[in-house]
Amino acid sequence: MQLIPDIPSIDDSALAARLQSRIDGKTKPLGALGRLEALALRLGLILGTEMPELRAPQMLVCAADHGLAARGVSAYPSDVTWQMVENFLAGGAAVSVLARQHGLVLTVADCGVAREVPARAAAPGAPRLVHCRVAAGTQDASGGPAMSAAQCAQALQNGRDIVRGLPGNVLLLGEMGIGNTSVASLLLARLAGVPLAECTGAGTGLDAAGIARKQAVLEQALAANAGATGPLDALAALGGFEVATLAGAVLQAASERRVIVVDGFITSAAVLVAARLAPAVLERCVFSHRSGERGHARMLEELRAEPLLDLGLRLGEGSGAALAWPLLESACRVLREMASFASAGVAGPSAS
Ligand SMILES: O=C(O)c1ccc[n+]([C@@H]2O[C@H](COP(=O)([O-])O)[C@@H](O)[C@H]2O)c1
Ligand SMILES: Cc1cc2nc[nH]c2cc1C
Repeated sequence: MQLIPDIPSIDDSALAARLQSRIDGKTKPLGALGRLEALALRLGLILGTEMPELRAPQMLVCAADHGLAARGVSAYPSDVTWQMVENFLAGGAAVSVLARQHGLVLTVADCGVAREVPARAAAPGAPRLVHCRVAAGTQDASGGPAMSAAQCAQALQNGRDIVRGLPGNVLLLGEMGIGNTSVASLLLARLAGVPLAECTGAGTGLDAAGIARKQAVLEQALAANAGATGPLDALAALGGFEVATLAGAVLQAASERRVIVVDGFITSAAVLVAARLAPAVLERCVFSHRSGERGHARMLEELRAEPLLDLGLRLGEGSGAALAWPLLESACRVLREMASFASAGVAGPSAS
């Protein structure tokens, strides 16, 4: 099977016109549901129907460790990655709570956590652990490629395989990996040509001096991988196993015409890579929020994305995607269940 699936454009102007007229015919002043209307249109286009219904939403949280973390680019030690994976599975993390609240089925993937997360049987309805470890963390990208081309291809394929086995028609993206804001910054800098100073932020909480040190390390990583300019080369040289697995998951979900709900800075970086490989993936994406992390606003511009929420979140894990989820459900319900002026016998606008 080819590593990158063919992803055709789904922009269908006839269906878009039918959806718009259905939205305009609902019992409300024209445009009065604001951006929920554009969301409803997008969901109808992705699912290819005037009556979109979201089924069995799946939250996929990909976790891995990063050689770069040894260079002091994060406010927390790498051990927090496996500790948080355990917390996701035990039900105590933010994403665990929000997934439970909203009925999102949580799958946690160990894509290459330094300390292997032991396999276990999940109770029915409890979060599931998937082992798709490429290695125990990447190499330090400030000294050369973070992963080999073969490892990168393996992680992409793992993401595709995970999504292929999931039910439903919606994929929500989350991640965990100490050091992975550095990966996202590097991919934005390399793939979009944005100066590192505009891509580098506090992550888990560095102060100004810490951010300056982080930026210097990231400059070294770009220099050490100067030849890695294409999306796959850049992903292998600068990326993390969780980001590559997520990029594969995005490609597979798009090829199956699932709705993809993007979280913060790191999952957006995975989407950036996927979009460079197959631009039509963006037609299937809903961007849940604008993260407080420096670089995310610029990343969203690059992706021509207008996120739903702006709550100053900078957690990752899929927390923003889970918080935005009810808006997607509401947008579909409005399309399916709201009366039209004709069906409810409500008068339309007065002639002016
Ligand atoms: O999603 C975001 O926008 C986001 C912004 C800042 C930090 N994070 C989370 O924090 C971790 C990465 O931060 P750092 O400082 O270790 O690079 C990783 O586990 C992410 O889930 C996530
Ligand atoms: C505690 C903690 C929780 C997280 N969740 C996602 N990234 C994280 C980083 C830290 C440090």
